[in-house]
Amino acid sequence: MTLADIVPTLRPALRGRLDDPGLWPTGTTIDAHGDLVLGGVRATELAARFGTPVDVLDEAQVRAACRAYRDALPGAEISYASKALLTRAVARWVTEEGCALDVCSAGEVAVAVRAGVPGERITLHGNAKTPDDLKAALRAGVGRIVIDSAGEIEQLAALVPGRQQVLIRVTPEVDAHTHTSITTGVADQKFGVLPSMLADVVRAVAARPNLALAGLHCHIGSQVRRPSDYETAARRMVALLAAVRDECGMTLGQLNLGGGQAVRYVTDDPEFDLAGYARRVTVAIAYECDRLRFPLPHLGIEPGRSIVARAGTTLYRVVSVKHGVRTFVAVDGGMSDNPRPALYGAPYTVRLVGRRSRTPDRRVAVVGRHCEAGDVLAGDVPLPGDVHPGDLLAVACTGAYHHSMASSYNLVGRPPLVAVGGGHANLLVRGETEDDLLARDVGA
Ligand SMILES: Cc1ncc(COP(=O)(O)O)c(C=O)c1O
Ligand SMILES: N[C@@H](CCCC[NH3+])C(=O)O
Repeated sequence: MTLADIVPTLRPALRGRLDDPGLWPTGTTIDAHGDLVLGGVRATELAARFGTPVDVLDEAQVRAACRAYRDALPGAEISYASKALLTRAVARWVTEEGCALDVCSAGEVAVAVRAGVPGERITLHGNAKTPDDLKAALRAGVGRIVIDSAGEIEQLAALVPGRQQVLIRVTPEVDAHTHTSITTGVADQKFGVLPSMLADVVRAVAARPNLALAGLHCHIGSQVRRPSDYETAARRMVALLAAVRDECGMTLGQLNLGGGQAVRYVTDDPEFDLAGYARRVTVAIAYECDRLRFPLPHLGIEPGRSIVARAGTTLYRVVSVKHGVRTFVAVDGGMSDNPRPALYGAPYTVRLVGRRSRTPDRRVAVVGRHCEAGDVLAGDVPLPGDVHPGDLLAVACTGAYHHSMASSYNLVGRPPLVAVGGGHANLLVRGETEDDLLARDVGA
């Protein structure tokens, strides 16, 4: 008997454990019935109570991620990038853990304000801030607005009632080698000001007495794996701070290096080296400041994905199993609740939950219910060979850019978001109902 013969026999026995616990919230377990226990609550119970699909969020994991950043970079401002996932509860958790909040729309401002986040803890971003975004941010008294282009200076200055602290976002020309759609540090993309144009933008801001320029900002991309890319960005940004001093006579005190730290979605993904990142960035800044005789700026960063991704798990019910060129396991959600595979070819980890199976695994495609062949949640993953309609599947690491990017495609309502922790489940955002969808259709 070879190892290959033994492995399929062993696998069912191993299913009582999580193959790769690092992909799930800390403390997640499998119980004696093969159920996934998230924050002390069984997946079958969550599915029965809230229906499927359902996005589940582990509060302790979100809080732990905030603390990990605060420990790694003591003294730095950790501003949670709320585009990854924003609800009142999430805003409250991250601010209770000492983080500030990044927003990029009037809607995000509204949720932050409703959650009680103090205005001065909020930063507004956006490459195309609308007058409504700006007005909402100014009403909320946001601490900072990040200027993304020369064109918005006049519009902002005209709206600011008193004096507004601003940063300027610069393109540091660092390629973070992530998906093109989420690469934002290179010259040819829509965000930020080119270094060659920075001095003019600084002067234009300085000419507005109601804008107080506090520093520079950059964000090199999302799902960035290499700490060395941040180190390069940090060095370039300090050089730009020194250039602003030399060319414009202004010594700016803040440096924000944005977010983008990668997370693991599948076993082959490497762990992001948070300690190494923190060390490289702080050493690079200190070294460059010393070299250029520039005072150490106050550092800020803006992690989004890495605060919430691992905290999220999505539960789906299997609707059909079809055998063809591949075996297609179709579930009751899909690209409307998770557009990431279709947009970025993002891989995911899927497992059967709620029962134990002794049937060896086979490779399948887990697909959604939407009217597109590209509606594939995980194109080639192992699942027990006896998976059948009615089974419950759990997809790991769905806390970031799922709920926040969900649509109602095919008029399938967006799923609810439920927080778990300490054995309790708490509905954060209710699912979108047919009535919600019909209520928006107001034309006769
Ligand atoms: C300005 C800014 N800051 C922070 C983030 C957060 O990125 P991530 O969720 O990858 O950490 C983004 C999104 O990429 C962003 O555009
Ligand atoms: N939506 C992207 C990340 C965008 C980052 C926002 N600036 C993703 O899911 O990977």
